[in-house]
Amino acid sequence: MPDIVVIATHADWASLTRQLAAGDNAVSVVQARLAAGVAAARQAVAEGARVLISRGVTCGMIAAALPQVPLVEVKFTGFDLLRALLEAQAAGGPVAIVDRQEVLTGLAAIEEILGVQDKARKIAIDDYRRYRAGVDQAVRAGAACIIGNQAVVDEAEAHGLRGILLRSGPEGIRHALELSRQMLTIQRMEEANARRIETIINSVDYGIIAVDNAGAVTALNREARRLLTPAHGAPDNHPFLTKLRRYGRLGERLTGSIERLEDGREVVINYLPITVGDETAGAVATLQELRQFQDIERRTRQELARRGRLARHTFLELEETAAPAMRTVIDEARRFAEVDATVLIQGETGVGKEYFAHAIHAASPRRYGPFVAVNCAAIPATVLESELFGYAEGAFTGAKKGGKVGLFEQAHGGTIFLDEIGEMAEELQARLLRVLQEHEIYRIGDDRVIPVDIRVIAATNRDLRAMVAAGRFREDLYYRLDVLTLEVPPLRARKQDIPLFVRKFIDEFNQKYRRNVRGMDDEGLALLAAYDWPGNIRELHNVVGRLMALAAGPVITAAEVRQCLERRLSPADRPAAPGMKAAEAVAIRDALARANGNKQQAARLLGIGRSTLWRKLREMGIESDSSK
Ligand SMILES: Nc1ncnc2c1ncn2[C@@H]1O[C@H](COP(=O)(O)OP(=O)(O)OP(=O)(O)O)[C@@H](O)[C@H]1O
Repeated sequence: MPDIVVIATHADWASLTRQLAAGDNAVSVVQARLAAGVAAARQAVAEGARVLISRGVTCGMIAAALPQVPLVEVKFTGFDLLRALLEAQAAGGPVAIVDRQEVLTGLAAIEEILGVQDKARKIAIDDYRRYRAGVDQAVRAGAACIIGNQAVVDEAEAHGLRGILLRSGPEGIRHALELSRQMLTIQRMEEANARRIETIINSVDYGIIAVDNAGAVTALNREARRLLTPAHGAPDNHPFLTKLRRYGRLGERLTGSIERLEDGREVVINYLPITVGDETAGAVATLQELRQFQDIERRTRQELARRGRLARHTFLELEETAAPAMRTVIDEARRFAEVDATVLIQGETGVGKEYFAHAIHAASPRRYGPFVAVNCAAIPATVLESELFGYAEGAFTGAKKGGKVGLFEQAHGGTIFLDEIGEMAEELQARLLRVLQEHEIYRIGDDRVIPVDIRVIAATNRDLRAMVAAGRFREDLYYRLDVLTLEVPPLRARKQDIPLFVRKFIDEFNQKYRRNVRGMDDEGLALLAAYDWPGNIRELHNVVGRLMALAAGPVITAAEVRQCLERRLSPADRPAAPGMKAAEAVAIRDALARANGNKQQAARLLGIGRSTLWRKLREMGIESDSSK
């Protein structure tokens, strides 16, 4: 069925319309009047007509019967009136026009333009069904000729008078056709828009439902239907809508509301008013199952953690040095970065070995792959094995369902940094050697071979060679690791860098503590230079942190530095003399007690690295059972 259907009430109108619309496949003409006209309109709509055209009584009846269908009424034009008046004039005698007030008002304006105001008497009927009364009135007024619609004409002729049909001429029909075509175009645009919006709102995985000011649902996507339908048959009946309508009326928003649906599912709902200009035009709600929300959060956290497996430091940072000894090491490290071989970084605690590992990875061809750092001293041996190699489901009691991907696998395509390699248990040393030789791993409890493409960077503050000699480190592993060796100098060998680090750390703590310390006086810097820094850069970092927390003025003074250095017990960071071991143990136990057993915090209190604390604890016979 064509999109535009004209319900023409007369044969001549129907044929005129057919002529005017010839060649336009979108238009079809049906000739029918009154009840038959309504039936024809209904049928046309059922067959797909999208805009209807009609006229007069029939048009009014169609509008009442099909209020939701766009309907264009053919209006009378000046030409129609002129044609009727000319016909009446030819017949002779007084002329009356009987029609609805609305039509007469339109005609009056036309008459005025044409200058024929008093050519015909106008008799208004408030309803087409009252045409008889109108014609009677015209008869009483002495009309010889009555102009009106078909019913009026029939009635006039029944009275023996001349009836003249007020016909729609080509101008009015053309206008109605044009209007209908425009309506059709707008309708199509609106439909395309609605389809676009529907596609968009259906493409998201949360529910969207909107209501207008009258409370009618104006948007409802698939997910909202899924969430709201089961309990209530149709989402329109859902009690949740009452709430949404209320938010629309109040123009208020509520986000993150957790509500329970009747079937027990919990959903996170955001209610938002829809405002157009200054007016509230309704409300929209987004709904998401809490479970789904949690899933997304978990996935996001995993993703963030994965991204966390990136190198955070580069050579640019390391190059901020004035020490020739450092420059040599950096040059070596840069060259090592390009070679895809195992690197062993040696140096005292806190000299920045981990920084080198990050920088080497970041400058290596593997830089777009993961960088996984593991502190072998911070994790108990048994846990370390499963952390590194992963395990199969059911490998041991307490093993996670689905097993676990080990760090070697996670580092695939990138670099794994094994810090404090000297602390690695013997059995693990053997397994690590296999990884280095075979480039493959087995998960615990699984005999499937998993090839891994990783580069190993190891670090230690121990003398590995001495450990080999003492039989505490596997010789074969030592030689595997000792391919490209870097020796990072201690801070006392690069004292010219102390002012640089002080500046850098002051900036850092200014930000962290929201302070505005400008610097340190020269005497203070000289005191720092005279100190031997057993804890190296980490110790300097802690000292500056403490000075910053205590600094009274805009510049850190020598007196403050002196006091801080004197107060530094720092037993744990120094290679303890035998007599000092007991005091060191007391300090450690004290710090642990103050930190409620939290080792990270205790390490901070002692001003030593976490791994150093782990090592000391082990030396003291206190086995570490968590990585807190
Ligand atoms: N180039 C640097 N710039 C700024 N800070 C640095 C730099 N190098 C080291 N540090 C500081 O020293 C701390 C220790 O560095 P890092 O962890 O790399 O040392 P490490 O030699 O690996 O120590 P450990 O052997 O105890 O693990 C860092 O947390 C940082 O505060």
